[in-house]
Amino acid sequence: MTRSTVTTPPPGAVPPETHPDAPGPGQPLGPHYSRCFGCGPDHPTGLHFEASSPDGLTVTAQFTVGENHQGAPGLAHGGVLAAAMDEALGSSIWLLRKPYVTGRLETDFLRPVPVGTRLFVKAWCTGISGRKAYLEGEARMGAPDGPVAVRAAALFIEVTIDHFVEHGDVSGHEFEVNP
Ligand SMILES: CCCCCCCC/C=C\CCCCCCCC(=O)SCCNC(=O)CCNC(=O)[C@H](O)C(C)(C)COP(=O)(O)OP(=O)(O)OC[C@H]1O[C@@H](n2cnc3c(N)ncnc32)[C@H](O)[C@@H]1OP(=O)(O)O
Repeated sequence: MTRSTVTTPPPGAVPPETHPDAPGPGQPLGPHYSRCFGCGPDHPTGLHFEASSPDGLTVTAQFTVGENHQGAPGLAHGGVLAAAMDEALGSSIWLLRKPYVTGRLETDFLRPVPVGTRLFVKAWCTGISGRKAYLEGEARMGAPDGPVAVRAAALFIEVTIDHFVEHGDVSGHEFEVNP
């Protein structure tokens, strides 16, 4: 994909290591927050991701592009597709059981995606350097080996839990960070 040096692991970056608490193959990841736009089952118009990890490092997820995800009539909005990539990349780095946020997200849109399409999304980490994690992902149409619709590369930055407490509204909200 076309990407910048910002999302390319620098020399000395190390590969990610599977966390002992990472879910086993085929075990659903579950939502990290019930109202998350990407994975939350209680979000009325969200993507309702169904995600798992074959190896404790890669995330594979599926969702269907719906009426509420349109840009042009009958076609997925690019921003919604970027959100789907962000969700998959964010879920894959959470497999390491450290909190990260997206610093930079790059996307290549290769094909229009009609409403009703089942998208098969995959995300993985290409390297870690200090607080920086380098990630890549792709979304394929109709099947895990279908045509690629979107490719993404990203830089995620490690934060502390205080990031969410300080900037978000965690009081009275049920965070369901997946086990
Ligand atoms: C009780 C709650 C518990 C919750 C637990 C969560 C579990 C989650 C589980 C599952 C997740 C599922 C998926 C979720 C959704 C996907 C993730 C998102 O969408 S996150 C939302 C969007 N992103 C933001 O809102 C970030 C906003 N930005 C910031 O907060 C700051 O800018 C932050 C933290 C990214 C960096 O700020 P600094 O002050 O900590 O650090 P500085 O020094 O600025 O940056 C560190 C290094 O990174 C580089 N950097 C930072 N941003 C960069 C950028 N955009 N491009 C290039 N480099 C960047 C800097 O140049 C610096 O590099 P040098 O150390 O000097 O080499």
